[in-house]
Amino acid sequence: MGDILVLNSGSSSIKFVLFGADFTKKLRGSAVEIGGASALSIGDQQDEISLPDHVTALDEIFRALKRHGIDFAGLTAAAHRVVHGGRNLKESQRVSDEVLAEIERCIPLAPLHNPHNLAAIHAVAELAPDLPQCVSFDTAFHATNPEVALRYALPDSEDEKGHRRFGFHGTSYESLSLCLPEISGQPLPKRLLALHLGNGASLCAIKDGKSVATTMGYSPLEGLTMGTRTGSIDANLVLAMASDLGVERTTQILNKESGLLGLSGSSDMRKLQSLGTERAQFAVEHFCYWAVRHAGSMIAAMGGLDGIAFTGGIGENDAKVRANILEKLSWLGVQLDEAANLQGSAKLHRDGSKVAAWIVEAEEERMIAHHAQKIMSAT
Ligand SMILES: Nc1ncnc2c1ncn2[C@@H]1O[C@H](COP(=O)(O)OP(=O)(O)O)[C@@H](O)[C@H]1O
Ligand SMILES: CC(=O)OP(=O)(O)O
Ligand SMILES: [Mg+2]
Repeated sequence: MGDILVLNSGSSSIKFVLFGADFTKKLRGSAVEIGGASALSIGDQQDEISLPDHVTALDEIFRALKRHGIDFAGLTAAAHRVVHGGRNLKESQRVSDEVLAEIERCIPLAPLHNPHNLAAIHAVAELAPDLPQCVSFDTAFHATNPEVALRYALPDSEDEKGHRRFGFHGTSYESLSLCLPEISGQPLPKRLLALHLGNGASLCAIKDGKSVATTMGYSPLEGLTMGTRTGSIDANLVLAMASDLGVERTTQILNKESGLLGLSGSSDMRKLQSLGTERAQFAVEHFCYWAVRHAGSMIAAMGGLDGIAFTGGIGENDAKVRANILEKLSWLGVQLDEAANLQGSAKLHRDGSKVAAWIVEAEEERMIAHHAQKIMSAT
């Protein structure tokens, strides 16, 4: 088994890692804050560079990969994160024409992700047409949710069309469940609230290592206030907006112009924290308040709480957001170690805290590489 190149296109970033056969990271890089204060990093080198959109970012990443002499034809596989595969695609698998067609069909369900996931697959195919490519879906980890959690209270005829809840960030949650025991030196907490807080943000109730509930639903729009997405919103209001503005404009507003951006003028949490204006503070408070409101729902679905884990760009790096959320959850028995939080230590709770709290780095790329290696060794 040789090297595997993993590409992870998120809504504001594209991350890549070249893994050796033993999962050592041979080269890693990312394009972050695409469309904003963007930067490109490859290995140790980081440059502020204008990346107005994902197309430009992907182009820059491929140019950098070529500069680093990556021989695409010599890889074992390229593996990609795909956010939405709908009802038919859940398991990690090899890319085929049918798989590509299905991912394309799901673009309206994940307009901020699937087009970029597809673009990465096509870009690799152009460089190395014979290279096997694999895909891992964000939805897979949530297949263990009970039917009562996956079903909207819609008639059967709608449910049968796939108008149901799927959940996302599954690769991140799967990786978090495997990594947390290594970090803590303890078994995974029985009832774990996982918070993936990035440009897209969601929560997952993980009970006995399995997802039993999550805040995102049919698409990555539902749930928390996000960088540019509203989060949960009354469907009748969506209908009112669609009849007023049309479906296309409403889709644009709900997915790309709302959330932190709509509330404050910026989708970038780091920027909002440094601005500190009243509007910026309100947007941050909205983000934390709704994360906590939804956390209540996740905790109820698990019948209690033993541990909390933060991941994603905000979850891993923003001490103020973590402190705000944990303060609002302190009634559940979590005691924050303020100094550890400010330092960004993995262990965030004080000794004796009834509920443990941790930071876990989102390792979606490593998880996707594991999936790809499994697929390739079975073929
Ligand atoms: N040091 C930091 N402090 C606060 N927020 C940060 C920091 N670093 C990154 N972020 C925020 O993380 C978010 C991006 O998260 P990320 O998980 O990389 O995004 P994506 O959802 O595109 O994968 C942005 O809002 C960014 O401002
Ligand atoms: C599903 C999703 O929202 O992904 P991301 O956070 O990478 O945008
Ligand atoms: Mg992401």
